[in-house]
Amino acid sequence: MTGELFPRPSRELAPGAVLLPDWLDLTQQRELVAACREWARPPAGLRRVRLPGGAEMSVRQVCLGWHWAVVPRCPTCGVARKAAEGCPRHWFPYAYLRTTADGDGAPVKPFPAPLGVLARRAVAAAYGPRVAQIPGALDYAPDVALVNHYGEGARMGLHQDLEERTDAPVVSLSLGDSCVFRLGNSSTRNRPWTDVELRSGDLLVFGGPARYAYHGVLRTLPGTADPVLGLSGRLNITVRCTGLAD
Ligand SMILES: O=C(O)CCC(=O)C(=O)O
Ligand SMILES: [Fe+2]
Repeated sequence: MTGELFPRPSRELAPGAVLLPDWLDLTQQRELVAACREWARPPAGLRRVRLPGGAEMSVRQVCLGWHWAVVPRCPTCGVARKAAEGCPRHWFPYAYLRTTADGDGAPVKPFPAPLGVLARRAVAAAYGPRVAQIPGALDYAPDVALVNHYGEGARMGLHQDLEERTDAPVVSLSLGDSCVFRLGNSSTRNRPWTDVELRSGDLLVFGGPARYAYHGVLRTLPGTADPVLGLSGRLNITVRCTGLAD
């Protein structure tokens, strides 16, 4: 945001969860918004996700590299339960797939190499000299990105990012309208939590002890985006490592 009297300082919201405000300059933000526009196009473009309970998520999402989807049964073993003994790669009710099974069925778009480079820089910037102490941070090699668009009124309930098979950090980049983001703890949906405003260009990395912290978006703040971005609403890109080989 322009017109800030004092730059917002970097903050560690909880051990392992580092917020670097204004990490992306306006040019980088514009480039990422333009890229998101391309990624959002069909085939395998932006879609609305229907949750296991039947409700639709208020965000619209496009995936790169791997497709995150709600599945009616485990695509590996066919069992529709949270756990299935003997299944080498059990997924339920969420899975990483190579096709947009809950969309138009097209192959997922490839993970863009420049986004991987940016995310590696993000992890290094967030952790600095202690990067080697954060699991999966030193050789950060992401292979999936989830791009979420928040229109007016959209939010994201508190959840943990659990579908990945590694403890490597999650890199989150925010674009467009600001939002109120809640970072909680790893064991319950209750306090302690920290509510923080995420603005366009902000970087949040959560790894180490914060990797499995509950988090969510309470609300967006419509009209707060810099008009030069030409974006209505908010975009969030999370970059992750699935830990999957194929
Ligand atoms: O929009 C955000 O800031 C968070 C998104 C998120 O938690 C997710 O995609 O899993
Ligand atoms: Fe998440």
